[in-house]
Amino acid sequence: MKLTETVLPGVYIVEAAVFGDHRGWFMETFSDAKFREQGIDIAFVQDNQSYSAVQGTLRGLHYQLNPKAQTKLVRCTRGVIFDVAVDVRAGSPTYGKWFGIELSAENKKQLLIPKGFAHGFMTLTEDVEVQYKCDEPYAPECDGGILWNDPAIGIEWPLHVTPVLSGKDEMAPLLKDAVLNFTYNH
Ligand SMILES: Cc1cn([C@H]2C[C@H](O)[C@@H](COP(=O)(O)OP(=O)(O)O[C@H]3O[C@H](C)C(=O)[C@H](O)[C@H]3O)O2)c(=O)[nH]c1=O
Repeated sequence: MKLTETVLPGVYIVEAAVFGDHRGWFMETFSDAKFREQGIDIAFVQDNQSYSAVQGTLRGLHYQLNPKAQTKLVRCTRGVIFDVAVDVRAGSPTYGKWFGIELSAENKKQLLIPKGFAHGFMTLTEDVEVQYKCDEPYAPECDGGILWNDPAIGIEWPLHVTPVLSGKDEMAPLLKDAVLNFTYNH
């Protein structure tokens, strides 16, 4: 299981070994032991799955506030998404910076997004399924969001379309107005 740190320290691309044979393939999508071997110790407690029918659906940018902040391990098991993490930790050298990557059923890549980062994705195909592990349970009272196209963040979403959004995401605040309680610890 290969973990590659991105331009956002703490955000990793995760590539599991894929064992192919005449029937198809097998992979360990998460391994606590393999993460620990690389100094990453996360106790996931909840698995999520979402389905988005339409190309250009955008879910995000979301986070849960402390004390229920979530680390997420995200993968796309049908179709293709552009997955994005944004650093929202006060005092971080990469505060307000984003990283995005194509995750797909085909490339089998995953993105590990630590606490203190907002997360969102845009579907690049129809019929998209996304699955992700979280290390804190759902806590709606700690729900937070930032507007997907905040110019201060400047995410370069691949599809130049008006995305399909939830009402909540349509009305999300700009980063400067968002409720945040994350601090950067060196
Ligand atoms: C996140 C979550 C939601 N729900 C319920 C609440 C709503 O009735 C319904 C849809 O929730 P929401 O519109 O927040 O779902 P998404 O827009 O896909 O939000 C998620 O997508 C972005 C990309 C994320 O990173 C977060 O995990 C999460 O915010 O599921 C639950 O029951 N448990 C949960 O953990």
